[in-house]
Parts: sequence; C-alpha cells; structure tokens
Amino acid sequence: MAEVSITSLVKRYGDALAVDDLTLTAADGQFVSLLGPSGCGKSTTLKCIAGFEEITSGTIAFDGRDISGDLPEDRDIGMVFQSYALFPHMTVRGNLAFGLEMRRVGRAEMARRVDAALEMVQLVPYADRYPSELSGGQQQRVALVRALVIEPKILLLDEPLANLDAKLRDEMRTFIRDLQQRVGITTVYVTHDQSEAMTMSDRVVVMFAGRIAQAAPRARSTTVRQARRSRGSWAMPTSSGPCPRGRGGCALPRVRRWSRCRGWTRAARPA
Ligand SMILES: Nc1ncnc2c1ncn2[C@@H]1O[C@H](COP(=O)(O)OP(=O)(O)OP(=O)(O)O)[C@@H](O)[C@H]1O
Repeated sequence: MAEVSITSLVKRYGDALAVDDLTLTAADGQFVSLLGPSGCGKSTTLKCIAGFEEITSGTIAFDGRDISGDLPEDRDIGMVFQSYALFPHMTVRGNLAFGLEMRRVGRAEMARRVDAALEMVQLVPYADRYPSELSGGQQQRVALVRALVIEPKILLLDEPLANLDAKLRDEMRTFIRDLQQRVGITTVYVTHDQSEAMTMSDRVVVMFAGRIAQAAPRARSTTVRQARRSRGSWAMPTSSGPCPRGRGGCALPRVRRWSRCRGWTRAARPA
C-alpha cells in the first residue's frame, strides 16, 4: 500500500485546461473520493495518476517516489472503469488470471490468488462463465477483484457504479467500502454522486473547473439514508472560497455543515 501525493498537477489538452494546479494527498490506506460535476477534471486526474495521460506539469509520487514519468504498467495500480472493461472472450477465471499471466506469476500462486479472489466476491460458482452471462453487479465485482488480484499499491475507481440500478448501487457501495477496508488499499474514487462520496470515503475532495473547491473528512456516522436526505441541499460551489450567504458553513471543512448550507447556487447542482 502507498501514499499518493499530487503536487501542482496541471493537465492541458491543447488550449483547454482540464486540471489546474491540483495538490492532493491520499494517505496510506485512505479512501479518497473526487467529487464534482461533469467536466471538472476528475477522470483526467485519475488518468494522470494511472499514467494513461501525460501530465503537463507538476508531480505525482507514490510513497515519496516521483512516478510522473513511469509507464502505467510500472506504477503498481489497479483500475476499475464504469464500463467494467472485462475481456468478453475470457471466462471470469480467465479475466482474473490475465494480469497475473502478464506478470509471469507461477501457476500454483496464480491458482491460489484467483481462487481467493473468487471467494472474496462470492463468485466461485461463476468462475467458468463469460462476462455476458453475468449481471451488471457481478461483472463489476469481477472487475473489482481483477484490479485487486495483482496486489497493487493503489486502487483507482472511475465511476464504477454508474451503470448499475439504484438498489444494486447501494449494495455495491457497502461491498466496495468493506472490501477496501479489508484489503487496506489506498483508493482514489471518482464520482459525481454526493451520497456515494459521503458514505464511502475517508475524505471527500470536491473539484470544480479543474481545481479543488472543498476538501472535507467524511461525516463518520453518515449512512446512505442520511446522505440521501442531505441531497436536497446539495449544491456545487460556483467558485471556491467561503459561502456567499455569509453563514460560514461552507467555509468549514465539514461535509455535514457544507451539505446543509443553501448558500451555494442550486443552478450548478449535478444531475
Ligand atoms: N482527450 C481529451 N481531449 C480534449 N479534452 C479533453 C480530453 N479529455 C478530457 N477533456 C476535457 O477536460 C475536461 C475535464 O474532463 P474530465 O473527463 O476529466 O471530467 P470529469 O470531471 O471526469 O467529467 P465526467 O464526470 O463527465 O466524466 C473537460 O472539459 C473535457 O472536455
């Protein structure tokens, strides 16, 4: 497991500034969510951490070692996408074994890790099925353990629940959080769903226009229901800085106060 430190990260696509001087640390074992409206730079930040995008400037370090110039395969990360990205022509077992084969893990060790992974996500009876023979939730569980089976230092999740229905999403939130705590892996999770971020994370980092607008620890007792209740008062800041209503709630690094405050414009509320 590792600490992720991003310092003054800038990512430009031509003239477009996707990430603008972002500095962020995810401590060893911490679950950090990047939350914000569409186009604010969440996925770009994640892709920069993964090495899928070349950064324009700044540094990304794992446990203090600058990995900004490393290839993705040298970064020791596991990644899960919204679209599952499973290999359709491989069985569940084949999907789980693929990354281990690439890393030349021995047969006995590979079998041990794949069996443990199947057990972990309760998919032992589905080991020989193909992805098309699984439900969305089952496919996402395969994608999740496929990322973990290579025993990466960092887990990156890009809106992994976006394709699931509401009930399954609730179940998967708990599932992912429990799994993350059991494995103790440093996790960066991208979402535009406030309740998802609040119920799953140790820290919620709100992004807006490529920058960090708010960073707050999770309200510990927050449940899915509590988070849902607060959704009515959800409002994205139109700029960083204190609450324009002057009540002070938004200026404090506390998710609960901030989410209750109605000072921020509702016009920018994410869908
Ligand atoms: N390959 C690319 N080429 C040009 N511009 C891009 C590219 N990828 C992202 N962008 C731009 O960078 C900005 C940030 O995009 P990004 O995908 O990181 O946002 P996001 O917060 O993850 O949004 P969403 O929630 O919709 O996925 C957007 O303005 C987007 O149009």
